Amino acid sequence: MSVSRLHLQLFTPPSTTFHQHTPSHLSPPTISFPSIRFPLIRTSSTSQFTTTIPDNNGVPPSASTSPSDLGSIEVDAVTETELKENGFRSTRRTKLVCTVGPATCGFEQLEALAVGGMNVARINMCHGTREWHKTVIDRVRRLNHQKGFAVAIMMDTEGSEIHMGDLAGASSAKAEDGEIWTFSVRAFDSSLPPPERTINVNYEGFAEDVKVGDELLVDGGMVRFEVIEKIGPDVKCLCTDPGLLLPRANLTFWRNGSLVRERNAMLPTISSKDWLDIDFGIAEGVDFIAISFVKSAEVITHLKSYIAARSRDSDISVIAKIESIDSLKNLEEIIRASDGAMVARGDLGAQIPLEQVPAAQQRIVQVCRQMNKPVIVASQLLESMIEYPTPTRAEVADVSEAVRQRADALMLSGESAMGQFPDKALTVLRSVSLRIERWWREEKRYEAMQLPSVGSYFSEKISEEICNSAAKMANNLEVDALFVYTKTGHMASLLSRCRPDCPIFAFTTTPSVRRRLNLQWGLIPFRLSFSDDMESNLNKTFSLLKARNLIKSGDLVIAVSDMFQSIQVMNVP
Ligand SMILES: Nc1ncnc2c1ncn2[C@@H]1O[C@H](COP(=O)(O)OP(=O)(O)O)[C@@H](O)[C@H]1O
Ligand SMILES: C=C(OP(=O)(O)O)C(=O)O
Ligand SMILES: [K+]
Ligand SMILES: [Mg+2]
Repeated sequence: MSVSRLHLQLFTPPSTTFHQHTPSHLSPPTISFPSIRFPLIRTSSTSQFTTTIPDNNGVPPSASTSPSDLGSIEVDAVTETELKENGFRSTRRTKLVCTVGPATCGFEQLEALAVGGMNVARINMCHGTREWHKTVIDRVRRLNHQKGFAVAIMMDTEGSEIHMGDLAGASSAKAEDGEIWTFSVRAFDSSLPPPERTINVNYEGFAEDVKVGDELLVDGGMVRFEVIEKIGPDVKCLCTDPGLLLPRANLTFWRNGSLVRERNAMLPTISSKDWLDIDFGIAEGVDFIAISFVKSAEVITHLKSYIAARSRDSDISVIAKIESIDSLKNLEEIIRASDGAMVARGDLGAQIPLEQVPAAQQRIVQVCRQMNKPVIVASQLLESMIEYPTPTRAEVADVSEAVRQRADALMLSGESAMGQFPDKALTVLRSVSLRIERWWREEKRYEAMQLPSVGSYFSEKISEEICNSAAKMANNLEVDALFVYTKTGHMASLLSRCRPDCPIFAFTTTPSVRRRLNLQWGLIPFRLSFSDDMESNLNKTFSLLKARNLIKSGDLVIAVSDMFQSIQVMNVP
């Protein structure tokens, strides 16, 4: 066991008006506090930092910077503009995920989303072909490369729950009240037009598992049928609630008011098709893989070791989608095993009574925060904007609630994938997030959330305490920004977990870590090569940021790093 030092370096300005940007020539002499010594179990985090040459993905187009240019700092143009125009305090803290579909897959459309604040692009393997998704991935990459964005890519698996087939290429089909439709597990000859009012079902045991009298719900009740007859592989159903059937819509069946989970409860979480999609995701180097219908922690652990074995130096994060009764039952252990979670309210609302979804959302967001895992609130946030250019008041209230709960990210599904107003929907998410975040800060509504220790080693606990204290100091001293120098992103996520008042500038050496940090609340990720000398890192950062007018003399910052167990408070010289 060796000894390390915790030093609080306080470069205190002369007055208490820190936030009024004291000019540098008024800066007082340095006051050094005595070092506090205590034993520390050293981990690899104390090892020497090396300069990482970024991959193409993180390289901005500017001619003045090259991948090996150690004197460069990379941040996307939108963040840069936002910082310059509105100042630190007004940057958006809540991150935005957009599902890419036919409405947004073009390069210009993707660029418009990135300019509009998209932090993560989600591709849903339920729809489209792998080639289609590859084109989208390539375009996002090109966008990052050419325009300096760090948009991350999330691949979402199809999962093996029961769903309808493709509707033979039709974008939708209308089921009217009183009509009889056939749900069948038969494979139809794709060269022939499909039989009328017939829907293919992907689950082989379907005809055996349902009973006459069961209720069949499409997309959790958007359309409702009653099972009236079973003929071999065909199940005849009477439409009792008319509506629009969409391709690959989810199906659930209910008996005496309860969800039936017969053999379909035994379906594997990751189907063989999902494994091929996962191989595709690994080969493409996506940043996140979201797993649909997670039931237990084992599947996450298994997938994580699969990924680790396939791509030794890859850092693909695994996001557990909480959208089933089982996932709620095993919530804590699933989240502990995952790198993040999604409140997938679409399917969740088809599996539990709708009135229970808000409480489930709150619980999932809270557990993720306590376990220091990013959480995305998804589905139907602005559903009406698929068709209309303005949201309903109720939708705005729903978005506000997710922001108020301080979820890391909000997600658009159909609104951006196939809606008529993807950019407007994103603007609504952005402006509601900004407004609610500001309101929260103005009202000083600090929630008294207990943040339990999440690390297993003593050194990890020290890091947590440092971040908790730094965030608290940042609030009390009303500093302009927290700076964190982090190789893996862990220290940055610990600061994010505290949800401080000021933005967190996260400096990291690798483009992939920079992209992944884009999902976490309040983090502004920069790519920067840095050394193990904090003093020189700070000086370098100050001069690079000042040169780009991103900070100015007198700004008050608190800096932490995962190289040293220290908190430094200082004015920008
Ligand atoms: N890659 C794609 N190709 C075609 N349509 C898509 C694609 N991704 C999404 N969509 C459309 O957008 C809708 C909403 O997307 P999403 O919520 O991800 O899927 P789902 O509704 O199946 O859960 C889908 O129902 C589908 O109509
Ligand atoms: C996000 C969800 O999953 P998907 O869109 O893949 O069904 C959901 O069910 O809310
Ligand atoms: K999916
Ligand atoms: Mg779902």
